[in-house]
Amino acid sequence: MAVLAQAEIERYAAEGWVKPAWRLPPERVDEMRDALDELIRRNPGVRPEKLVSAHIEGDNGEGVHGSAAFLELARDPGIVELVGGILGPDVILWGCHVFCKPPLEGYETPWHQDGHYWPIRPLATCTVWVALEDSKIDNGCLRVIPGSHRAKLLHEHLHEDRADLTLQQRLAPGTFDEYQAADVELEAGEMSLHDVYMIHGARPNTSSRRRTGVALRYMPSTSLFDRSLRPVDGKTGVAVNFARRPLWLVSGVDRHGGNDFVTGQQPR
Ligand SMILES: O=C(O)CCC(=O)C(=O)O
Ligand SMILES: [Fe+2]
Repeated sequence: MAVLAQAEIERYAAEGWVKPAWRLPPERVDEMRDALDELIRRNPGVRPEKLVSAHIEGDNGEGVHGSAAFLELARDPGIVELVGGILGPDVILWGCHVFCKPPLEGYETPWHQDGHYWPIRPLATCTVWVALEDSKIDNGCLRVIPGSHRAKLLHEHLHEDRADLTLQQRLAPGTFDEYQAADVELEAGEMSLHDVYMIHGARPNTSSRRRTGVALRYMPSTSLFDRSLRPVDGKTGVAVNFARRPLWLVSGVDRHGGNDFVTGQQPR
């Protein structure tokens, strides 16, 4: 069973992240790694750290040719069950970003808070970061500042005009203490969950091993995905189109009532 233990739920509440005991079976990891290789083949012009909306099959309108295999992963009953432990029964899948860092030259992810980028009000999201390969200190695993979500405040981010970053916004100096950072080391198939306000980043991958995480983004359906908002439009270094982004209700009902599940969906 994938249900989060009470201690895992409490850890997430206290620290803003948790690594659940549950993990993907090895055969699912193999399938997803094949899907990743195919995704990279489909997108020769896109940096593999910037495979945004990889779950939308075909030309996704955000510069990437995605694959339904990632949508299937996002709807995996085990993963949805884990998320339910954090968000409750009513859950909307609204995003998926593949952060694949090639060996030797994988981009750094600057320290940031996700909420800075997203048109969700009230702002809420639980990200499930699924490791498709071992993600360790040497190949640039995710790093987190435990407890940094608690104040529910977004700090100032500064734009950085550098090509070798996964995102071009970095938390302003002095907004947190990097010495507090914890390394989220994962084996292939393991995952971590993190809160929308929690400060995190990752070092460049200078190792000889690739490092890939699939970030699946879920919000409670009590919030609205507001297509009219454009936070940090055009300045992140990743092309996004929130106005056309499809939403999927993966569990329960739309409690807000105003979420639009039609826009962006492909005809069936
Ligand atoms: O994998 C990374 O380097 C960054 C991931 C991240 O920022 C996220 O999942 O929100
Ligand atoms: Fe992030």
